[in-house]
Amino acid sequence: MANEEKKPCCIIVVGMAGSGKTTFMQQLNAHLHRKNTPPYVMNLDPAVYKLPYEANIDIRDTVAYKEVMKQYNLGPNGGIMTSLNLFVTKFDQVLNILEKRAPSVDHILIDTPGQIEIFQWSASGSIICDTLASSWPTCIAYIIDTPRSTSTSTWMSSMLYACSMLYKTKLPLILVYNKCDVQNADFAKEWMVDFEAFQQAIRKDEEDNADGSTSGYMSSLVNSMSLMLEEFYRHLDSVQCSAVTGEGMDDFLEAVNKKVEEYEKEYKPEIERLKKLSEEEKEKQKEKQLSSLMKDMHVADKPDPAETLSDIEYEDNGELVDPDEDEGETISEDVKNQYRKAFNISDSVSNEELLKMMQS
Ligand SMILES: Nc1nc2c(ncn2[C@@H]2O[C@H](COP(=O)(O)OP(=O)(O)OP(=O)(O)O)[C@@H](O)[C@H]2O)c(=O)[nH]1
Repeated sequence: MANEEKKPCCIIVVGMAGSGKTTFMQQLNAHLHRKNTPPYVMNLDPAVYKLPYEANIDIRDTVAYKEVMKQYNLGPNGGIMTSLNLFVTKFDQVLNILEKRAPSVDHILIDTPGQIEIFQWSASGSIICDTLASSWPTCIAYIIDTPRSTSTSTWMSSMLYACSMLYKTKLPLILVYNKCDVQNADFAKEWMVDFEAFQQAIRKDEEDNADGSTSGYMSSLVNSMSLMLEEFYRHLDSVQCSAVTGEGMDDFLEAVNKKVEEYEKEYKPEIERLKKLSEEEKEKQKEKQLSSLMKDMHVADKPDPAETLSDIEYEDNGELVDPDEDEGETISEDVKNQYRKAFNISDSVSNEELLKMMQS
């Protein structure tokens, strides 16, 4: 549709410490500037000392990480986690800013803390991912340090982490084999599609590590895990690039476009379904709470509490009138006389006492 508002894609950059996230952000930012499509950039790493790119939104402007460590008596990781949690309390303001800027950009880039598990396992990480994904197409760029992943066991650990990231965020994921200026990632791409090639690499690792660091048990475990991960690989896009030389940036952007389509086709309907479910759940919860409140007020069988309340009236002197008391007063003299006759009650019994007897 011609009038439809432009939707940028949010790219959340995650990866192990030192994998090259920040350098990748810098290179991607520069690459998009060169293409005259400058992105909107957000830094969520409170502990980074110096950023090699200019961030439009920087967590360090909102939270003083060292002060948080001091005041809450925390170590470095606890400090990062608490800083993120504090920042998330202001995320509605961030969202307001993003909403204003979104129509004028194609990409929103988000750099995350070096310690991947902090972002992955903290409540704030989930809130950030879910909030962004419910507003714009969002994908995860999982940065891999390729030269450090040439051994089968290190590579397998990295894949398991990527798989858990996909499982936790439920967002489209791109594997980015970084540092390919130092080490080409063809070996890893082959391992992902050719189980035989991977088994051969395991055997080679075993021979090379004759000191026992790759035991028979380990290789059989790695074998089984790789079978389990086959399904995971099938849904992934992987690219190789160098955050230093800029090689592979266009391939990455192509993979992002594919993920946007995937998001629209598969993830968005699921996100909307979950949203609807949670709204229905909230509505049910509300009704449940209201009905238990009504029960507490003993009005469970009177659906409209307003009717019950309107029964209460005030006399001219401002005193409350009990409707039940009123009912007693409506018994006619005729009925009272018949009752006296039927039960042989003398006239000396007052009307008040008679009423009590009738009610009992
Ligand atoms: N040769 C080469 N070096 C790279 C590449 N990308 C990053 N590096 C280097 O890897 C080191 C770590 O890079 P960073 O960008 O700081 O990595 P990071 O993942 O942001 O690090 P933390 O946030 O501290 O976890 C730096 O010395 C970079 O220069 C690359 O593509 N090629």
